[in-house]
Amino acid sequence: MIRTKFIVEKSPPLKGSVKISGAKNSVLPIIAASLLSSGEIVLDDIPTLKDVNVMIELIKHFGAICDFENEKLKIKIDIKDVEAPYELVKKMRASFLVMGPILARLGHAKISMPGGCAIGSRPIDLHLKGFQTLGADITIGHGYVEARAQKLTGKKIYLDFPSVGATENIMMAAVFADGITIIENAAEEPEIVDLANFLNKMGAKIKGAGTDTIRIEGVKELKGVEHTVIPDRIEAGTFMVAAAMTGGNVLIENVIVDHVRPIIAKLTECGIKITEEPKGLRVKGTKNYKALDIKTLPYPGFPTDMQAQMMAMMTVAKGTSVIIETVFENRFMHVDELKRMGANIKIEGRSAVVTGVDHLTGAEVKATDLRAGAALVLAGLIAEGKTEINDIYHIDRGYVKMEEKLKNLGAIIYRI
Ligand SMILES: CC(=O)N[C@H]1[C@@H](OP(=O)(O)OP(=O)(O)OC[C@H]2O[C@@H](n3ccc(=O)[nH]c3=O)[C@H](O)[C@@H]2O)O[C@H](CO)[C@@H](O)[C@@H]1O
Ligand SMILES: C=C(OP(=O)(O)O)C(=O)O
Repeated sequence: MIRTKFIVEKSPPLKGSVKISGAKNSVLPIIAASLLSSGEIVLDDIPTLKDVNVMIELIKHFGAICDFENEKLKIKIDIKDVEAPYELVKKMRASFLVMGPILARLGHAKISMPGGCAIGSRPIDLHLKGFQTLGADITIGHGYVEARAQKLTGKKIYLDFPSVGATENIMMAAVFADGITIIENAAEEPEIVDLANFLNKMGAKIKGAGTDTIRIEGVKELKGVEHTVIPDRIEAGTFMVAAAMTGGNVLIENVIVDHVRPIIAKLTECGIKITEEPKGLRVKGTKNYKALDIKTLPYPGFPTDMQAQMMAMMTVAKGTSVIIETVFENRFMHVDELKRMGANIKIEGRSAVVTGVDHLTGAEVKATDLRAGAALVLAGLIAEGKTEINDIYHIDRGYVKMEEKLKNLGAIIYRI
């Protein structure tokens, strides 16, 4: 692996406009869902990300022919395998999303167990409970999960937690099931709606996506379609925070305002001015913003994927913030790195108490995961001197050319 890093220097207030890319967390399940059809799929606004390349590699392993150019991905699949090996699944947890489609299509899937990662142990019990309820036999052994079903039958499935991945995987597994499947306490994230819209265009009969109850009526087959994915609300949120904490004035283009309401609400609460314009959201920052209390929750609550970035912002807020992480049990790996930059943060269980300091100082730090890395970039923009961020391959998983987009806004950042 090539060891690249970001050097970030204290930057002037960010100015200009930035175009948000397609949503990583929509694209990944949608590419997996392409396995459900043998027709041609054309996907638009596909972000050029490491994770997207991993998912493309995975569906190619199953027999897909892919053509990915200029944010357009063409897929044609004649499935030749039911097994996803460890080498491919270990690169990205979202790889496990191929289980539902392969099981639905072939009645048999063998997928390597995804491991935990820096943000938590991340079990897959809810995915498996869903497949079992639909009639699949599940066996686990030698690091693999194997699911087999003569046929899947629609049933009622209650999720103990509104898991995004489990909702998506079960929704995909159920598209060809006999009868009607109802997922209760389903995740309501915009990416679930995007996936349902994509499947419905292909001929699926899914209702209720975006609410806590999703109804899937089984159909016989799905056809090829063209689909444009939604913009990435977390990338949008990250640039909104960058504009806010540098005291900048930035137009965020290609954002669905409803998807970032929880972020707008928090930024507004601490003193940032956000207005809707015909081309996007204008964020006008101030360097004198107030501390905030934040609790991460499933959508429409405050997204856990924005927790680290908001914490970076709160390190220099006026007052003390309490940030509670309820979605993942261990998503505070960025705290020690922010502390290396002078932040005053104390962790108590799932809460972080952040006492605003006068300023941060640049230091050598490392990205421990994707959003932790984004948080360090944000901190670097306001820290005195130079910040050197290692392990930025995590950042490349989920941000398209982050440094170039920031540079266009006047940030001092480069990749070495
Ligand atoms: C590719 C993708 O879309 N990733 C997103 C997705 O991850 P992902 O789909 O993995 O997240 P989930 O919503 O499934 O996980 C939420 C919580 O549920 C737990 N859980 C999940 C499944 C399960 O079978 N059992 C179980 O206990 C997890 O450990 C976690 O504590 O939603 C998360 C929550 O918004 C986001 O942070 C991720 O960016
Ligand atoms: C946690 C994230 O992604 P993943 O679920 O792919 O690890 C994220 O996007 O912040």
